[in-house]
Amino acid sequence: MVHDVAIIGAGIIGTSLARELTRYKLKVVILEKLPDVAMGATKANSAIVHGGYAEGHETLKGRLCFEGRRRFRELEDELKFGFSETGSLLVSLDDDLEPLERLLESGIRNGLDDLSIIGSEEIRKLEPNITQEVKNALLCKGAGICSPYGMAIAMAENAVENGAEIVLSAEVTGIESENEILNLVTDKGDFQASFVINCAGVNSDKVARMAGADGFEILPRSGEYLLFAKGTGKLLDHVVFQLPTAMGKGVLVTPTIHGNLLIGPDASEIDDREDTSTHAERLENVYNQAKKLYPDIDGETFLRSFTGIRARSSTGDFLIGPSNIKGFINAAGIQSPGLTASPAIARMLVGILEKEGLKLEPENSFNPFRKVVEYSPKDLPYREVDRLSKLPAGSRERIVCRCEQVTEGEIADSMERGIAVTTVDGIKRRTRAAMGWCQGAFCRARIAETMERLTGELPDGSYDIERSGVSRVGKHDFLDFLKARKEE
Ligand SMILES: O=P(O)(O)OC[C@H](O)CO
Repeated sequence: MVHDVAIIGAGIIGTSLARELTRYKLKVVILEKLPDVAMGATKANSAIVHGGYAEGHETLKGRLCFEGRRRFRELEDELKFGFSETGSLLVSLDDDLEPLERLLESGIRNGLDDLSIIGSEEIRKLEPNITQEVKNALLCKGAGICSPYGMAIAMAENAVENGAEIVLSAEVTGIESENEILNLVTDKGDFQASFVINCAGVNSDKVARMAGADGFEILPRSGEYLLFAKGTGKLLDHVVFQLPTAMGKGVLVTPTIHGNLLIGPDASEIDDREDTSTHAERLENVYNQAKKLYPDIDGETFLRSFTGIRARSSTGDFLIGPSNIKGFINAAGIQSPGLTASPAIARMLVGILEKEGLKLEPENSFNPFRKVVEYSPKDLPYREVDRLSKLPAGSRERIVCRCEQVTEGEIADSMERGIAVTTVDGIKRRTRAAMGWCQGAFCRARIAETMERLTGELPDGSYDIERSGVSRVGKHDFLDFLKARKEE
């Protein structure tokens, strides 16, 4: 079968595009080299829906950010992935208003209508726990937070419900072009398509080279983060940024959509695109920068560290458009604000495909709503959690993850939404099992055993095991490190 469109990469761009394309009578396939969707930059970033003032109007980043942001409310209503318009504050600790005014102007040029500069009194009304040192801030009322992997999973599930196909663990290893058809060689067989969209994130330059479409490079830049325990997000209500630098937007402080405190990222150019290890010294720097803004951040509540890799392009901007190879289209260099811009990028790509000759005939049966999983209340008293966790295996009410109070029924439901879930981490991203204080020490084996009972097969542990081998600074290591620093 020749597909109309094959998408390489199931991150937020690939999945958003697939869903957008299912509005039309088209045969669409996503090929993803990893065993689940959303496993690259989409799962490890700041989870921010940016205002859209930080990048200039001359860039695609600047033009597409606000356009994407404007679609988030509607998308959340349809797909329920988790989005909240918290608003953002870009704060300055000195009296110089010039940098804030420049960003305000840039935002206005990008079409924003919800920006204002406010002084310290108003800032402290909005953010009572912020440092007394704060002088001025750029307030963006409509910025917010979301679950980025939740969004990509929702996009993918809805795309599949509307007829798209997803093939996981299918790494593209060769691309040949013959008679205006592109042939993609993968370890799951060959796939033919009239159009191929390269959404391969940090590997998009390698994929482009495979097709013979050159002209850009990905220069990966890593960013390290610290995530704190559930409930710690109460410290603040907005996303709080500092003034940007040449290396990016700088360390931000934010609540997550699930109520954790998140701080980061720093920025460092790296050679190894797969290296998501974290380092005590870098984390300490992030921690100290965040503490300058919020002195009450408590290291004792640190939960885990992680690293995201920005797919920075050699031009510094998004690279979206046709290439020198007929039918091969790039959506590359998608770093911040890529998540916010993703709905606009998906629409832009549909427009490019149409211009390149793809016929778009509306599919009247397109259903924009995702089947939503109803989660049980998450604040059960301890005795009830204990009772429910001792129910016999196989009962839907049995609690599998005590920290996040996730039941066997929720795990079962998350596996029946059109995408094969074959890893424990896949369950984690869909249900929050193993996201809590114990970080899976109690429930990982129980999740695996539940998955085996439901499918007859033990989950593929190889990927989880391989990733857990990556060195990440853990709770106790970091606290010991900070203690030793104090004693120095
Ligand atoms: O440092 P940047 O500019 O890549 O931005 C990182 C942001 O926090 C991502 O949302």
